[in-house]
Amino acid sequence: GYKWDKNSLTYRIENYTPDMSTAEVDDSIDKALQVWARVTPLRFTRIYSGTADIMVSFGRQEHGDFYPFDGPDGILAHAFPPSPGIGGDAHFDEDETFTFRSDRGYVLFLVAAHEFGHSLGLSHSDDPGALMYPVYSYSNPDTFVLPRDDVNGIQHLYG
Ligand SMILES: CC(C)C[C@H](C(=O)NO)C(=O)N[C@@H](CC(N)=O)C(=O)NCc1cccc(N)c1
Ligand SMILES: [Ca+2]
Ligand SMILES: [Zn+2]
Ligand SMILES: [Zn+2]
Repeated sequence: GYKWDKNSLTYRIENYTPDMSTAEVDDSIDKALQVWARVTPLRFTRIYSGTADIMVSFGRQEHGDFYPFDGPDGILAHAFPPSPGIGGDAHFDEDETFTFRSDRGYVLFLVAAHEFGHSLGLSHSDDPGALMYPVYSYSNPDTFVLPRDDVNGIQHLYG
């Protein structure tokens, strides 16, 4: 399907990047999901074993699906649209340097928020200010506000 047919979704962090502390990864993932929860009826619950709707993992090159990563830069991550199984899952390219709050490297919170947009059914936007614009650009995670284009997009699906 093109969207989840339930508002309560589970997620599981399967592994961690050595670039950041586990607490920083946990916080980045949680905050990235809250970006979408704040503007929809969607709610996210973390689980620590078994299969979640949104399985979050880090991998490099060939990592178990037909979309191998490509080394540093280029593709940073990808996520699958809503469906059972791999649907909703978000994979992050371990050959990137992910950061918590710095503008050196890719801010995991921002990349994850973008990927979770795909996990929820959003495609890319042609609005250069949108989170769902195809290309990453740094913004301060502490002052991040979901752009109007993304709010419109997600509320069109789950409003
Ligand atoms: C064709 C896709 C698999 C490209 C991939 C992507 O869009 N993943 O969602 C990706 O990693 N795109 C890079 C740009 C590129 N080099 O193709 C990116 O920065 N996407 C993540 C991102 C993160 C935060 C904000 C935005 N706007 C984009
Ligand atoms: Ca890459
Ligand atoms: Zn993958
Ligand atoms: Zn994308």
